Amino acid sequence: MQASLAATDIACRRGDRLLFRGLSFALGAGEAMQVLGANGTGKTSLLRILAGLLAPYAGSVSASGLPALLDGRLPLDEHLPLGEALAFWNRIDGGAISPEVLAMHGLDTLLDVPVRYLSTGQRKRAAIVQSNARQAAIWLLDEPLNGLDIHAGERLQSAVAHYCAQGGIAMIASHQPFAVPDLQTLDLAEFAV
Ligand SMILES: Nc1ncnc2c1ncn2[C@@H]1O[C@H](COP(=O)(O)OP(=O)(O)OP(=O)(O)O)[C@@H](O)[C@H]1O
Repeated sequence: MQASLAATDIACRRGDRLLFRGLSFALGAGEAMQVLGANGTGKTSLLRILAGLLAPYAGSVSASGLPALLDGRLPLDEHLPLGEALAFWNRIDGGAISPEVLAMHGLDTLLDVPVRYLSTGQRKRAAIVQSNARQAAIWLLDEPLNGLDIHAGERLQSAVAHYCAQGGIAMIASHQPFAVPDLQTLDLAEFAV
């Protein structure tokens, strides 16, 4: 089945505030979109709605393919060495992470380090590698460049471009420019209430 992700006329309410409404888009396999908007306009909330973690106040979301949300939280056991923490999920998901991928993201030398000792950028890179291994069809990336150095940021942008070239869908909430071919944009200011 080909991946797809669409939102139809969705509205988002947090607390007693309506953040945006009337938001629609449709992405097919291989497409990438950057979500723009000032602090507090609802970028994170939109990604959580698309991930199925938050119900839209109005409208609907339809997706085919497994979504993976990458935000500041790392879905790995803090007490395990990185290699074992990744292996735990690989056993559950039936995924695998090649030595080449670990080396590409600079994680090959950190496999013995407990997850809780990893730096911000190392944690983010581990989350990216783990999402990749899950073979999720839709990547929802919340400020993915935060905490990454220039080289890690470039590697991430290449990884997203590669992922889309293979048919994946990427939705990127970021204040920073993100270099992916044919990147579409969605400006939340246009849907603000
Ligand atoms: N659980 C909640 N209850 C009430 N209000 C919330 C809740 N979570 C977030 N908000 C509010 O919703 C608004 C949008 O938050 P959100 O994190 O989606 O914005 P954002 O565009 O991602 O912001 P930033 O650019 O700062 O990351 C903010 O005003 C925030 O305070």
